[in-house]
Amino acid sequence: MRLRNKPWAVKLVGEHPESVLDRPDPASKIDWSKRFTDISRPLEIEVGSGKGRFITTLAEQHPEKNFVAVELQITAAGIILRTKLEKKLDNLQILCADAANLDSFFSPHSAETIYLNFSDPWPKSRHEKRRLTYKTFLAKYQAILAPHGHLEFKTDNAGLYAYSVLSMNNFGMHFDFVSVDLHHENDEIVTRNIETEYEHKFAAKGNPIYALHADFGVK
Ligand SMILES: C[S@@+](CC[C@H](N)C(=O)[O-])C[C@H]1O[C@@H](n2cnc3c(N)ncnc32)[C@H](O)[C@@H]1O
Repeated sequence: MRLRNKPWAVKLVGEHPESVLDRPDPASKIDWSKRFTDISRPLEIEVGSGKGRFITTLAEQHPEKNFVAVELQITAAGIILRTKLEKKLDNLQILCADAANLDSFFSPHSAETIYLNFSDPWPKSRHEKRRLTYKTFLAKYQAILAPHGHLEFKTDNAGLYAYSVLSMNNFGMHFDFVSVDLHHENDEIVTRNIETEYEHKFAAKGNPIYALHADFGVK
């Protein structure tokens, strides 16, 4: 998804360096303790947040945790920032950067959960390396997740789902939840689910939503 450039969003990002890290140099470490009021809280990361409906809702529901939205596009980062400021979400930081450098931005084993929601499918095989569930990305998630941490993935794209299950399995990951129709699971699962922008759009068209939770096993 490529968002049309919104000058207000770029301006807003520039005015709030305390909330958004705008394309930081991967060679310089980020001191997250200076960006969160309480660094001892569990850290959760969403990779490819888009306009941020999921991560801002989660941050609002869980003031006892810290959250980072990782998003490549500055316009999307500005839209997330606008919601963060409106809802006064002190526990949410925005990292405008390529997830390919994730292991430079976070300390080893510092995160509890990583969320991948409706990641770009990159259906052509020559673009496989760009998929956020390609093995090089999985290695980065493994490096920054705590030993008991896990990955949560949702998509409406059957091809990306099948690819991701295989890629994670080949990487030695373990699955503790899989669904090929998340919106028709039991009430507890459906009620707990937080819809993303894409999920809302595709579910409204009647598309099934695929989901999984996986971890890297005991390290
Ligand atoms: C299809 S959109 C989904 C947005 C949102 N998660 C949702 O479900 O509504 C994918 C998002 O991932 C972002 N993205 C893609 N590759 C990325 C990468 N390597 N690093 C960070 N963000 C990325 C895109 O800019 C886009 O906003």
